Amino acid sequence: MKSIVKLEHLSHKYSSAWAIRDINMEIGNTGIVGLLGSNGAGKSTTMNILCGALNQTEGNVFINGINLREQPELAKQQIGFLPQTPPLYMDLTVDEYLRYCAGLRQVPKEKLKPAVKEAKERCGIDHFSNRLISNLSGGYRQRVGIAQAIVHRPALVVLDEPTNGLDPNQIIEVRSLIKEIATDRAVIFSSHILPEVQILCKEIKMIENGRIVFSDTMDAFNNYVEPHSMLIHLENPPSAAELAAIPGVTKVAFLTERQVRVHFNGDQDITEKVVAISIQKGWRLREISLDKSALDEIFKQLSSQNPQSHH
Ligand SMILES: Nc1ncnc2c1ncn2[C@@H]1O[C@H](COP(=O)(O)OP(=O)(O)OP(=O)(O)O)[C@@H](O)[C@H]1O
Repeated sequence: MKSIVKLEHLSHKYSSAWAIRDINMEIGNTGIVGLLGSNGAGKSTTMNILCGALNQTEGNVFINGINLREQPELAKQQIGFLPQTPPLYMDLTVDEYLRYCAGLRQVPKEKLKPAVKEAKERCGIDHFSNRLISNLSGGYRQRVGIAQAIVHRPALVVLDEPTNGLDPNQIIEVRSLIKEIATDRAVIFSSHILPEVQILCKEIKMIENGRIVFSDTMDAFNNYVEPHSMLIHLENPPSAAELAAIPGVTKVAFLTERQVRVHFNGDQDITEKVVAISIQKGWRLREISLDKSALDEIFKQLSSQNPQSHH
């Protein structure tokens, strides 16, 4: 895999406590990678270091093979960053602001105009060129934030919780914009909302207490968190032994006379089997529902295992 980002043993402490500890990861050249973690897990710290906005206590960041600490200017040319609090200047117009950002990112003068135009077009804000940023809605401000992150055509764009604080329609729009800008570059995107990462990302890195606790493809993650138990309500229930004899069932526990929790191995066709057998044997099935793991439970489960045991 050709990688745009490589983090090696990255650790950071703000004062006495470690905010992140021994983070290692590699990220490919296109597509969206999700950094998922609860509040305070260490997402912003990782992203700020990776973009050169914060100096790490230990470890190395390589952007396209360039050591960020040794050649910050060269490395930063390849990075676009939208921090959690977008650095917008409210009293500038969209054009003025994007021109200013492109200048900061060392876009040559003669290329300034086309660079700003392209970023505006890709982010759907062309018609607001002369509008003051203070007069834009939250969703459009976020588009301007994303436009400043791509104005110098970086190979990597880092977005720290870009949908935070937006209303549901704006979230959908910003998501499709993120998908669009990831077609020809790598995007790293952080969130504390699992379904958001599931919708957008091809890879997921889960961070908890400053450590990576899961790192794999989205498919592997979905497979991992698939339910392994279900709740069944039967009007005419059989014995526990009879339920336990269904192929794939690993444990049976009656909660009441008619309600039973059935644990099973990875086989996701189990519900169909239970429904079929129940009809055949006259158990009179009233209700069947898979137990979905809540995100905080998944985090707890993953963090209690060896860090970085999933690659
Ligand atoms: N400037 C700072 N000074 C001291 N401690 C900090 C500072 N910034 C963050 N921390 C601490 O470092 C840890 C990681 O914080 P970080 O902001 O990276 O997490 P996060 O996953 O981005 O969370 P959030 O979604 O709340 O921003 C937290 O315990 C936080 O309190």
